[in-house]
Amino acid sequence: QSGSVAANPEQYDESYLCPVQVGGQTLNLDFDTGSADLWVFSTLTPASESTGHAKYNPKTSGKAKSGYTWNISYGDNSGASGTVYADKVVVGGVTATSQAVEAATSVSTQFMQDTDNDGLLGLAFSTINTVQPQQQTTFFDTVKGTLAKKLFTVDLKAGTAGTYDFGYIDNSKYSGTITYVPVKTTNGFWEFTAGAATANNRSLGSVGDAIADTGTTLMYLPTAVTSAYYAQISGSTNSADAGGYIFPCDADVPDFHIAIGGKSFTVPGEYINFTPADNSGEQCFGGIQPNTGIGFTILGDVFLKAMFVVFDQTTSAPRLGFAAQ
Ligand SMILES: CC1CCN(C(=N)N)CC1
Ligand SMILES: CC1CCN(C(=N)N)CC1
Repeated sequence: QSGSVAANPEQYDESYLCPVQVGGQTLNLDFDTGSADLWVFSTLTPASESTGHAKYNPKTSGKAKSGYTWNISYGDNSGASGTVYADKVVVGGVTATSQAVEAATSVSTQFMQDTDNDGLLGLAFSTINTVQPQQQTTFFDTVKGTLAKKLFTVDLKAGTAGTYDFGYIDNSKYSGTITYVPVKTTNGFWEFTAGAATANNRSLGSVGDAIADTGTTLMYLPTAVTSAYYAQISGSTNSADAGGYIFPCDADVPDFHIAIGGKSFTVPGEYINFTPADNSGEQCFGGIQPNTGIGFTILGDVFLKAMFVVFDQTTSAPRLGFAAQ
């Protein structure tokens, strides 16, 4: 089987939500290649935490996995926890007849407040799934044996709907050729080695160990690369108050170039002029921020919306394919 689902941007492209049928109910889920749990708001989530969200009702067709629990926390200190059911999940026409559906019994305020978001669909490696006493597979791992090709592609866009495709590569969605690089799976992420970064024809240094992460909004780069980038923008500062690098909204924000697999890819400067940093609209928050404390680079949505990316498990060695949109 194969299929395609729309990836609809939230305000400022902060995250992208995809309609998914869970036990016959449609929920809008944040597809996240940086985690491996499929969890949903549910009828088990306290009303005080789930107002405004679509909820999964396991009573319809869910089979309880007795004694199974899950508990996840994300980089931004958001998180959720709950119990586990087996149920039918359909993404863009691709059907998992029995997928572990993690029903939330508790969610953090960040999730409570984002009423467009009804949960997450993890697309990292199942080795980091949080279900106990027995780890469960991601939707992709559940269905991959039934897909025409064991791969999915990500085509996020700036300010408009993109797509996640499962089982095939749509050659109309990218320009030029796809450059493949090997993936390191030991941390459970789609992790690879990126190369040199430049802006305004100046070297910014090497990016190095990086993950392709649809669940993270911005790009978190090595501190040396980040400071060398903002040295090109007059008036930019690293503001503790704002929580990162900001600059005048009318600044000339240079394109960011990164080498992957020996090919150069460009993130337009306009994607890096990310959002107003304050109500005055005078200072803007940068789409490139330092990866301090993370341990590797995160290439999130600001990067991905300039790219077409193939998450490929067609061979025993997973790989990532990158092409310009
Ligand atoms: C390393 C971190 C990257 C951001 N995360 C995520 N997309 N789920 C959490 C893990
Ligand atoms: C990877 C996840 C990080 C936490 N999220 C959030 N706060 N809205 C969702 C995505």
